[in-house]
Formats: sequence, C-alpha cells, structure tokens
Amino acid sequence: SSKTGQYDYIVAGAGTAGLVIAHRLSTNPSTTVLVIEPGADERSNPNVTDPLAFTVPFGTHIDWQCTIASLSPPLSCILRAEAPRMTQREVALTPLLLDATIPQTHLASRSLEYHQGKAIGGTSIINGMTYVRADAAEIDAWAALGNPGWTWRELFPYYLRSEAFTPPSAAQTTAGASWDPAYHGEAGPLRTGYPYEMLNGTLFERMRATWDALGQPWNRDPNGGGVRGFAAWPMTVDRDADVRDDAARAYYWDVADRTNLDLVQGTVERVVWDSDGCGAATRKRKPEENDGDAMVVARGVEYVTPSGEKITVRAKKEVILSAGAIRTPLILEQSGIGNPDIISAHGLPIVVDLPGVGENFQEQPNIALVYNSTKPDTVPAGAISPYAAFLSAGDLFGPEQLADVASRTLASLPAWSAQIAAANGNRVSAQALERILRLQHNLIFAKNVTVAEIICFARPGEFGSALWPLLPFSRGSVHLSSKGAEGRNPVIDPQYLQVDVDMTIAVAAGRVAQRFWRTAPMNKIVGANIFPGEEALPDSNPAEAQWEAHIAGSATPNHHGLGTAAMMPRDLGGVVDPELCVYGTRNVRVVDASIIPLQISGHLTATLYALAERASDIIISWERATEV
Ligand SMILES: Cc1cc2nc3c(=O)[nH]c(=O)nc-3n(C[C@H](O)[C@H](O)[C@H](O)COP(=O)(O)OP(=O)(O)OC[C@H]3O[C@@H](n4cnc5c(N)ncnc54)[C@H](O)[C@@H]3O)c2cc1C
Repeated sequence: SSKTGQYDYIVAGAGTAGLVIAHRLSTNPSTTVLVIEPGADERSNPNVTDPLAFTVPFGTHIDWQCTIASLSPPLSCILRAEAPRMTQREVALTPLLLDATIPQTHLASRSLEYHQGKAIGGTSIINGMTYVRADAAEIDAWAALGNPGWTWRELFPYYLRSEAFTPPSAAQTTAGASWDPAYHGEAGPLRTGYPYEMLNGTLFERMRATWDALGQPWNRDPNGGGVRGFAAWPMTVDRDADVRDDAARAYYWDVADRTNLDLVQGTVERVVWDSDGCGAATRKRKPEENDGDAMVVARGVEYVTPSGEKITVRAKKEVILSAGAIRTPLILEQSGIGNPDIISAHGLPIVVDLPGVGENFQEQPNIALVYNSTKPDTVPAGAISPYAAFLSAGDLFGPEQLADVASRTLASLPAWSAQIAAANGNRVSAQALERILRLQHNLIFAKNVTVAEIICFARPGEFGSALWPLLPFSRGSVHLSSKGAEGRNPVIDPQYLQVDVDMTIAVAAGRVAQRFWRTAPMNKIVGANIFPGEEALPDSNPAEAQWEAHIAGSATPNHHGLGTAAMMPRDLGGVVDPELCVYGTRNVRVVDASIIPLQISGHLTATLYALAERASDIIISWERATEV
C-alpha cells in the first residue's frame, strides 16, 4: 500500500483510540491500514515508561503544550527541555505547538496550559494512568440521548475485551488493592493493575476509616459501573515489567510489523473530498440512514510531513479521525465540516453545515489542597498512593440542601441553555441544549451518579487532595484559530465554571476534602495547610468567598476534555451518528474522546479503549455488509 499510495482505511492520529482501531482493522491481513501521527516512537523515553514520571514530560516535545510566559508574542513560547536541541526551523514552528486555553473568565481570567500527548500512543503516554470506568447510568445516558446500542450493558464486554488485569499481590492487597473478578478482562491487550511502587503500609486503612467516619463507604471495585465510595484505583501499568502500559505498548508495537499496517509521521490537515462521487461510493448506507443531505465522500486525506511536504493519500473505504477532542474538530473544520460562520471566516469552502463541531466541550477544573505531614516517614520517596473517593450530590449536600440545589439547578437550565446557544451563534438551539442539560440533571439528581472526585495523595512529608466536579453543566468550545498556518492551533475555551452550580459543587467537594484531612484517624498525622495556606483558606469553616477565590486563582485543567464531535442526533448539535459516522458524509468516522456526548465519572481512557473496541466491530461489520 505504501507503494500504491492507497489504503482501505486511513486513521488520523496514533493515540489512545486510534491505535485500537488500527490494531483491530489490520487483524484481517487483506485489509490495508495507514495511521498518520505527528509524534514519534517514544518507547525508550524514560519520561514515558517510568510510572513515577507523571508530569515530567509536560512542556517537552511529546506534549502539544509548551511553556508560556504569556500568549504574546508567540515566540516567547520556548520548549523548556528541547530548546537547545531545536533547529532553526523547529524554533520557527514553535508557535504552532502552543496549546493553552484562552483566558478563563471565571478563573481570574487566567490562560491555562493544556497538555495532550504527541507521540505514537497519544495522550496515554503522558497521562496519570488511572484506570476507572464510569457510572453505568452515565453510559446509559448516551442511548437516552438518541444513540441506540450505547448502554453500559452493551459497552461492558468491550471493557473486558480491551483489558488484561493483573490481580494484586498479597502486599498490594494489604495496602488497599481490591477487585471483583467479574469486572475484569484477562486476555485483552491493555495491562491494568496496581503499580509495583504501590505504597506499602497502613495509610490506606487510616484513610478508609476516616472516610467511613464521614459516611463514605469503601468500594471494593469501582470498575463495575458504580464508582461511588473510597477505593484504591488500578492503573494502566505492566506491574511486573514496572512500566506504563500506554496505547502503543498495548495495541501497536506487537503488531507494527504487519505488512498491511503502515504508520507515517505527519499531521493531517484535511479530508480530501471526491468531487465526482466515485472513490468509496461503493459503500452505500441504508436509505433510512441517509440524513437528507447529498452525502459527501472522502477520497483520502492531505497531510504534512515533518519536513513540510504536503502529501495526499487515498482511502479506498474510510477515513477515521482519532486526533483527540482538541484536534479532531480542527481537522473537520479545515475539511469544510462545521459551523458555516467559522468555516467561512477562514476562507474555507463549506462542505457540510454541522454546527456542533467543536462545541459541547466539557472539561473539569482541578483544585488542590496540600498539608504537611506530622509523621514525615509515612511515605517514602517513589511510592504511589492511588486513593480517591467519588461522591454523589447527596453525599456533598446532605438531604437538607440537596432538594434546594436540585430545584435551583433545574430552574436555571433554560437560562444556561440560552447562554450556551448564544456563544455558538444559536446554530445549536437553546431548546436542544436544554434537553441535554435536563438529561444531565436527571443523572445527577435522580440517578445519583457521582459528581465529585477527591484524590487523597500522599508523598514524602505531605498529604493533599486534587479534586474536581465530575459533570460540569458548563459547555465550552474548541475551534480553529484565526488564520493561516496558525489555523492548526486550536482556540481552547473550556468555559470553566461558566454556570454557578459548577462552582457550588466544586466548593462543596472542597469542604468535604478539608473535613477529611481534619477527621480522625487521618487528622493524627496531618499538620498545617501549606496550600493555599490557613490565611487564604482557614481549616475551620472558610467563607464561600474564600473557597471561590482559591478555586478561581489556582484551579488547573483536569485534561478530561471531550464532546467536541459528539455522538448525538444532529438536531441536538451532534456530529456523529451512533455508528460514529460524521453526518453528511458517507465514509468519515470519528473515534476518540470527541464523540463522548456527556462527561463521565472515572477517567477517560478506560472508556475510550472500550469505545474504540466497539467502534472497530462496527467498522468491520460494515465491511462485511459491503462484501455481501
Ligand atoms: C495530563 C493528563 C493526565 C491524564 N490522566 C488520566 C488518567 O490518569 N487516566 C485516564 O484515564 N485519563 C487521563 N487523562 C485523559 C486521557 O489520557 C485522554 O482523554 C485520552 O488519552 C484521549 O485519547 P484520544 O484517543 O481521544 O486522544 P489522544 O490519545 O490524545 O490521541 C490523539 C492523537 O492524535 C494525534 N494528532 C493530533 N492532531 C493530529 C493531526 N492533525 N493529524 C494526525 N494526528 C494528529 C496526537 O498527536 C495524538 O497522538 C489525562 C490526560 C492528560 C493530558
């Protein structure tokens, strides 16, 4: 295929989801697959492989974000660790690598670094490796939004298919690791389990007793569709080899020598359309699936090599976009698919009017609290303490306040929907948005899914929490930046805490975390509050305004962004249908975090691996249908 320049399938992005697709489609030796990825092979990069290296690669060449003192002038963006090794040309291109949010009104107008992995393996090579799925009702909500076949029950076998769980050792069990065998796969490509460096000792039991005193139950295994409670979470690690198990290690390197699977380094600019209607036109969709438009057909993609050469490569069957929630919408817009106002402002032709592209962006603000330890030898250097509690709105507010928060939130939905619709020029209507927000309200206040995660970390001499509201009602966007080559940069606007209930939930979660560190038996070894400090945020009953100031002044991205090419009906602002085909196209799909329509509890990769496994089955079943 590399000789003919044409492949059955072209996958844009060798990331978390993209490599699942590449692996599964190329299992059939007569199916040819090309993956195009701007990043490189990082197998021997210790910042990737070492399970203790989380955050170390931020700002290096494997991160789409580089350090910024300010957003202007762009050349002030210097890749910290890389600058001495950069060529003149790379320095010139550096502004193109800059990813940060635009100033966030409700976070003291700060611009925030927004990290994503840029390598074979995508963001799975730099992430925190937490493996936690979702609350079952959250996946069921995908079907309720109009996506038949997307329920917890139907996705669950794919979670198992992707996973090879390593049961905890006796020492790990003593330190809090626990599992229910019914919830785990044994023979999938992705290794999960507890890290070799898991903290030994009694801290878990102390934390568990403290959460118990606060009414939060221990959860033996949060991966069975019920996340609520306190647990030690598994990670995407190969415990015995003591390395991170990222998407490349799990799904790609073992099959990289398949002769029908090629991977090239390059950045996909756009989908190339077939002007004469041939190309992949053989794959007809059923008439009832035709959404009224004349459907356009992708002939292939145009990509740019690291040396700047533009190459067009042809797809005989399909193009699959797996460039992640930040960059998939950019490829769609550069291909003429999206909000006509945005596309025409870039001087690009409009191919499909699809105003949901880049909208519906849902991200979470991550809030920190740090304390001194009065027993500094509790945690040695190099130990991982994977402990967290997930709480429902009932847990946060108690029965007295819950009904009030629920009714105030419900009453605000029309106004919030109108506000979000106005931000996209009312191309996605306020009524549509209200329907989605009502469903989310139902999840939180009727189905009692979890709404806050409180990580309880321990490191030498310190304890603390990273915590965040899980299901924000705020909706942001990601679009092409204003012009020219810079168009490859995203304008990332998460709209953190845009609506007040998100702040209410964040503050309530923060108060619970504070109580946790000051409740026995945990409080026996917790000393002074060193971030943000007793003056800024007193331990005892801080004012609401003090909490809000702490959050606005210090929250950072949680990097769980999703929803920018959502799987939803088109009139709700959806971009792909339940088979992940982009509306108005015959043979372009999206498979990555962009298609998840609503935020989930848990962390994203577990669900992304399952989702991509299911997507590959859908694609293969189409292929069979076409062959017949
Ligand atoms: C700092 C951080 C910590 C996190 N921690 C956790 C965690 O502990 N647990 C968890 O489950 N999740 C975590 N996440 C989230 C999770 O890792 C991501 O949501 C997930 O990996 C995204 O997968 P994806 O397939 O959508 O995109 P990605 O894995 O990002 O893949 C997209 C790929 O496309 C490539 N690409 C981009 N543009 C183009 C283009 N134009 N052409 C071709 N290729 C392109 C990228 O280089 C990348 O390789 C974290 C994320 C971050 C950033």
